[in-house]
Amino acid sequence: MAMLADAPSTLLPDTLPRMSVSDRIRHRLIHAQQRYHANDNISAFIRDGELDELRGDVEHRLREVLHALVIDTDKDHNTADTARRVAKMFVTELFRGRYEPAPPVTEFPNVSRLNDVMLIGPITVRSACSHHLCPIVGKAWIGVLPNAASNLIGLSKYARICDWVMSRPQIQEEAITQLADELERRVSPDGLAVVVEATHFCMHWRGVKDADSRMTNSVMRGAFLRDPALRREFLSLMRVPGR
Ligand SMILES: Nc1nc2c(ncn2[C@@H]2O[C@H](COP(=O)(O)OP(=O)(O)OP(=O)(O)O)[C@@H](O)[C@H]2O)c(=O)[nH]1
Repeated sequence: MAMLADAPSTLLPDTLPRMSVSDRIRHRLIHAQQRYHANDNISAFIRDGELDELRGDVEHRLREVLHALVIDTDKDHNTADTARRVAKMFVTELFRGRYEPAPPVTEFPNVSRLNDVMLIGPITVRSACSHHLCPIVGKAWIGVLPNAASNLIGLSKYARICDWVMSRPQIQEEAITQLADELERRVSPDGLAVVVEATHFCMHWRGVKDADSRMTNSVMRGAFLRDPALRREFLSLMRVPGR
């Protein structure tokens, strides 16, 4: 984790409650020398009840953004409630992977000592790019080669973990690494492969306005990295007809 140079010296304990909730959370992060980039999960630094307060803080600041955009939110019935809606959307939907702890995942021992390749996908990917906060939409495929010591997790949990990692402002290269790290930590497989193919609305909706391009990237670890035949098996399973 990065060391933060701007860590405050000491704050009197009774100063904290008077701070805005986002300043309080930031203070805890800085004090713990914890990184808080857009795609970091900071749930361990949020106390019970503070998420609602944070939504209110974001709403308040979004009102100021709309004001700066010279939109008359007092008289315009369409935007009167936009700050509240967008704040709720950011905190509890689009970026909830920053604020909520990881989904509960039951891990089962691999009693049958399964050691065949498993492919899970396509899993729907919904994220937002860190640069413009535009949508990223695509698919992910996960390949797992378990060994006798691996943990098995329920199939739906692959999609839940993927959604948790993607529900943050991301760049695709870092998102796929975070997803692979999380799966590796939980499953401890002999090999892990993750492929993500996604379209980036910052390229369609604005900027270069290229309608069809998409980005595909992959992470290959362990046996998938060492063994070209295994890699080919995974890639051919991904291309099963009908997908
Ligand atoms: N590597 C990478 N780039 C991304 C991702 N999502 C968006 N981008 C790109 O990141 C760049 C953002 O930085 P800049 O080039 O400074 O942005 P900009 O000047 O608005 O660029 P344009 O989009 O070309 O108008 C854009 O080219 C985006 O297309 C991603 O997941 N990975």
